[in-house]
Amino acid sequence: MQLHQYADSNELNQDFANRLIAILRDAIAKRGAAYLVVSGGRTPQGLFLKLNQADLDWSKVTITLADDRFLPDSEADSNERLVKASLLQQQAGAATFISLYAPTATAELAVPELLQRVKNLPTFDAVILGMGEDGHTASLFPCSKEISQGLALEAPDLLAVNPTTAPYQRISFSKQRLLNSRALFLHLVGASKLTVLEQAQASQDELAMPIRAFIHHTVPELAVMFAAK
Ligand SMILES: O=C1O[C@H](COP(=O)(O)O)[C@@H](O)[C@H](O)[C@H]1O
Repeated sequence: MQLHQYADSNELNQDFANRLIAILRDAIAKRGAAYLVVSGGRTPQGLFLKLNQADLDWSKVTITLADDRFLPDSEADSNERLVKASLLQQQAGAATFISLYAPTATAELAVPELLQRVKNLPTFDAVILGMGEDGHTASLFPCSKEISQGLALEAPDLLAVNPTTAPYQRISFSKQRLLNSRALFLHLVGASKLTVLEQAQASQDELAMPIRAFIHHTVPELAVMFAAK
């Protein structure tokens, strides 16, 4: 794991956006298309607002989420809503977005359709993860009964997750599918997140803190993009 520390989130987001654009541009030049996986929650909005202005052939970029709350995008806590409002705007409005939501009665019932949507995606070019105070990343929650499946080597690409310490059913990419990326980032803002990261680094137990699966991964190595404020 490499830790990149910045004076504040504005500086962090500008450098992070530059790095991501370079990765996407390189992917388009080499393969004619680029694949970006982003996270939701509170952390990424400032990054999205910088990314959406970048001069890039966004029509060749496919974006999806590492996870989403099982909510329609009319709901305030939908990660898809955040992406549509903050990332898929301006220049980046030309990107293709793959939603992790389908209007079924439960998240479990949505999984077959969502698996179809993502089954032909190649190795991702960049995955941006977030992290909760409990060490969850994407929606791989340590409290959930699905955590062993989400971390398994033979896991499906996507799974439904029922956290017991956080609201909403979730849809999450599995650990193995998220690791299938040319670049891996962890986006952290706030001193308390650094404390959680240090706690995660101190041990190997992925079931207790799923972020460990990514911190201890070596190829690609996780780049932690951190600012205390
Ligand atoms: O529930 C979620 O939490 C994590 C962390 O969110 P943050 O608000 O602490 O930044 C996020 O990465 C994930 O996408 C989201 O569904």
